[in-house]
Amino acid sequence: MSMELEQNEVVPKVDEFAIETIRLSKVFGKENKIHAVDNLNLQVRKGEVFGFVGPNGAGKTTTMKMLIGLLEPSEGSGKVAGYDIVREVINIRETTGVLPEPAGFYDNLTARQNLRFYAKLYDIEPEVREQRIVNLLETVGLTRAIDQKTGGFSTGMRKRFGLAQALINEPSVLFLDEPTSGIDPVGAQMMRDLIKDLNRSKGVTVFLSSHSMEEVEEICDRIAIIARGKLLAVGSVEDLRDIIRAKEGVNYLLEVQDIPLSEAAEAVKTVEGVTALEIQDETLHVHAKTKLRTEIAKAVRKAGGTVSMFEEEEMNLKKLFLKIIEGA
Ligand SMILES: Nc1ncnc2c1ncn2[C@@H]1O[C@H](COP(=O)(O)OP(=O)(O)OP(=O)(O)O)[C@@H](O)[C@H]1O
Repeated sequence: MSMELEQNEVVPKVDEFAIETIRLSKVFGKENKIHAVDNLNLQVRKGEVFGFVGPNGAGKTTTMKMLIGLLEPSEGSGKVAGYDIVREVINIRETTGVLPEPAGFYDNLTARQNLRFYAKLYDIEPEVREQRIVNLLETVGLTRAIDQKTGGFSTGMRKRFGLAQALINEPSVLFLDEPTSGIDPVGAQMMRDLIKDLNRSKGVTVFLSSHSMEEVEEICDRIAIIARGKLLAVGSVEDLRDIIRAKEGVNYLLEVQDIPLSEAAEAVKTVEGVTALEIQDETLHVHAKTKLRTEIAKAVRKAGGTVSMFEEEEMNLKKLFLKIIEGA
């Protein structure tokens, strides 16, 4: 058997990350320079759903545009699916899908005709193409609209159709800019379920920007928070909680049986790292420097009490996001 590669055989790039940027930067303007993206170092693992969040003007769209080859970086570099974002843009186009905001289609054409047009751009064979169009429209719940003009589609239908369009070339990396903005809660949930399903069943890496923290918390494995072009934090929601815990400490709520709450408070007070205590409506509020769950529970037990409720104050992504942005 010949070990030589046949001519024209595509050698897949082997890379640990689906997306990687090194000191990626974009400056707009000459005199009044705007550092839209400022020394951004990102590593998105293969197969993860990665959320990219930040206030208006943070640099999310500019970053995405650089990653898909629509804008040249001012400085720094990046790779998507192993391909260089400046020198190998054609390869990036072939291996990625993009749902921009807003998504634009040929509104005089039907859903099928639109997808046929995009499939042709990717040189997809007619036999493969026609079946893929049917399958994709079924996936996004638009089978009945296959021969309707996209001009008549509702916002929710347009978003789902945009997703079908982004998937026409069976991409390994999918860029989604605000995939649920402007759609009703039912439509938004359908879209989120579709994204999760695509990621799980096909292993597609998803890079998603959104202003909905609930959405990002629901579907993203890891999240990067940026503001004024700079990366402020990156990690899972629990990693982000740890960042805030390290800065601000931890707030616990406890309910105790078998001994008076004041006795439990006295016992908890002795735990090293507990900095404040308060009793409110049969609940003990404890502030600790770090995570001290085990130590606090142990102190209550030692004093003869039984912990019947022990919760950490809720820190959802929305709260974490605001704290991280404020801290910057
Ligand atoms: N073509 C351009 N020329 C000049 N400035 C630009 C250009 N594109 C973006 N900017 C500026 O760069 C900064 C980042 O913009 P960008 O659109 O990337 O932010 P964003 O995080 O996507 O914001 P939003 O959440 O509002 O969509 C902003 O200050 C914006 O005004």
